[in-house]
Amino acid sequence: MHSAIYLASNSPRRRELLRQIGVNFEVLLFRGGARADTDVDEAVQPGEDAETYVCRVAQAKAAGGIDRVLRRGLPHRPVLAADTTLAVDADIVGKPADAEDAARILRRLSDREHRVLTAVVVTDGERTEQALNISTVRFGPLTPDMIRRYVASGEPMDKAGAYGIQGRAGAFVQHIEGSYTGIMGLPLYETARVLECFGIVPR
Ligand SMILES: Cc1cn([C@H]2C[C@H](O)[C@@H](COP(=O)(O)OP(=O)(O)OP(=O)(O)O)O2)c(=O)[nH]c1=O
Repeated sequence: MHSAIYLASNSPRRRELLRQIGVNFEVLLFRGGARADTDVDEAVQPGEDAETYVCRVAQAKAAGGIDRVLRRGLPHRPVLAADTTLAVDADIVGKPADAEDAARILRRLSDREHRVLTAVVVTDGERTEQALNISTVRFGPLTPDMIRRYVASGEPMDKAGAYGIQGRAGAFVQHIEGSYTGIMGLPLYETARVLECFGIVPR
């Protein structure tokens, strides 16, 4: 059974989520990872808002992926990529740089709402389709001790906003409005709709 698409992502969560809806995929591997991070400028541009930013980065990941498929003469299939970021007030919050940064981000998320944005993009090189999921998450109050223990667990380090709702930080989340899978990094409703545009229906 051949794969329906390539998944241009290093994220184990995205693989798990895509598997959950029965889409047959192959991870696009190169240079030891699924994507060369140098391909995509993940720096926020001056004046760029969170919506524009997350869509631009997801589009660049997908474009880098299809480019590789074409240049390497791999079997031609659509490429799916995604990007997740947080919006806190007017600020865009990505992955923490280090443990101290993770603690600072978590202090900022304590006892309030923030938005989690995930853009999903599918391209076959000629046609590109995308969807954007925006969810609102409310954290309860986080004590310094809770933050210290969570940072020490190592969980925040590779995650936008320094937390994973699917892990220990599930205990911080008082309320969500939107998509749980979107907050985890791949909104499955939107993903299925975008894939349908390419005639890809989960089995
Ligand atoms: C908010 C949140 C983020 N995350 C993760 C999802 C993403 O993997 C990560 C955001 O980083 P991204 O830059 O979106 O993705 P990535 O670098 O991990 O993977 P890719 O190769 O596809 O670019 O944060 C969670 O797992 N749970 C959460 O609750």
